[in-house]
Amino acid sequence: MVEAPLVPKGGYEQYAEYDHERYDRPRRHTRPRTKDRPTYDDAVDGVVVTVDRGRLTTLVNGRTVLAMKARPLGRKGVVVGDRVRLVGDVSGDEGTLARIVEVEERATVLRRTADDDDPVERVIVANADQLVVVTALADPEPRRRLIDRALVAAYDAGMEPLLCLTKSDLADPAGLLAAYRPLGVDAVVSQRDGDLSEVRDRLTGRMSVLVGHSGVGKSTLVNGLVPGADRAIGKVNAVTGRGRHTSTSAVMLELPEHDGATGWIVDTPGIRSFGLAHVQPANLIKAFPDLEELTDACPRGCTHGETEPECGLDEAIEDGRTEAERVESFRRLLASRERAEGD
Ligand SMILES: Nc1nc2c(ncn2[C@@H]2O[C@H](COP(=O)(O)OP(=O)(O)OP(=O)(O)O)[C@@H](O)[C@H]2O)c(=O)[nH]1
Repeated sequence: MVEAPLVPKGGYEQYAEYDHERYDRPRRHTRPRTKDRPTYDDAVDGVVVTVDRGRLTTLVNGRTVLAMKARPLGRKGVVVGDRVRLVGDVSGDEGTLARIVEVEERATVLRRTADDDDPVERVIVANADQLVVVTALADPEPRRRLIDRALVAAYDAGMEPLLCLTKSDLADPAGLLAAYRPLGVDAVVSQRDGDLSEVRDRLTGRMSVLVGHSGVGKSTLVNGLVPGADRAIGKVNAVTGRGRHTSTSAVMLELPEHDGATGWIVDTPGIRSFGLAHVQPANLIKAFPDLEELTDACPRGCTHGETEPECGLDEAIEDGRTEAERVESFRRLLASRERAEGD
């Protein structure tokens, strides 16, 4: 019988980057049993604020710490908003790189399908509880179908939606507000250099993701909300050491204190639209419990859409248990899910 060599080919240096493997693994080429895995008692908590390919910027006790995924995480994705545990050099000093060894269970995930006909889902942001759909009242004109699709993404992710209507110096928000009132979507109105306290009220004490297509004034809003955001974004770039423009990746920023509390926003220049092929009608209606309870008598497989025969929602409108406007608005969301982006 040939004995397995005690030292792997290439020596232990090949594992130097993953020192827990170097010290904790038995000296053979088999995977360690679960009980042999390191427990990371010395790991510290952090949150991921931006991801640039393999490099993740985290915040650990207020320090910015650059990190990479450790091997035990395998192919598991780590995204902005993830709460993680880190080991190694967590000083945040220049030139240091910590390792992320654990990702905490996510409270929410905002995901998109790359395209409507592409079943691959991508998680974009973890643990956010509010999706802020930033829409200009004019220049560019509001695109309701895009708003509807963003709302669908929010409801599907279990996030509360908020409409943020910008450029209120250019047009009256009344029409748009009326269109979303039957759904019960909250809205705030803002304008450049205007008073942002109403917006701050809605963002304080929670983690919000901001989405909006080009030109709606989202950057203007973020700079207004987080003085020095430009500097912070510049800093992230400096840390990653790459010249790439940060507007291609999501960045999480802490809001200044407001009424004694802060909040977090995730600016997502990358998401301008949502592929929604993964969204199930049964999941969407859960966001409207009053409507969901009217669907108990629906035939099996009913999607509650406009053309469904014998949908409980139609019966409920007829006998006055719900408002037609609310059902129509819900069905508009359902339909927006099914149509392609370019319509
Ligand atoms: N009239 C008016 N213009 C505004 C307002 N807010 C922003 N703008 C202008 O709208 C344009 C687009 O604003 P940005 O903040 O760059 O918009 P954005 O959504 O970040 O767009 P991208 O940078 O393309 O992603 C700029 O010329 C702003 O000065 C506003 O309240 N009123």
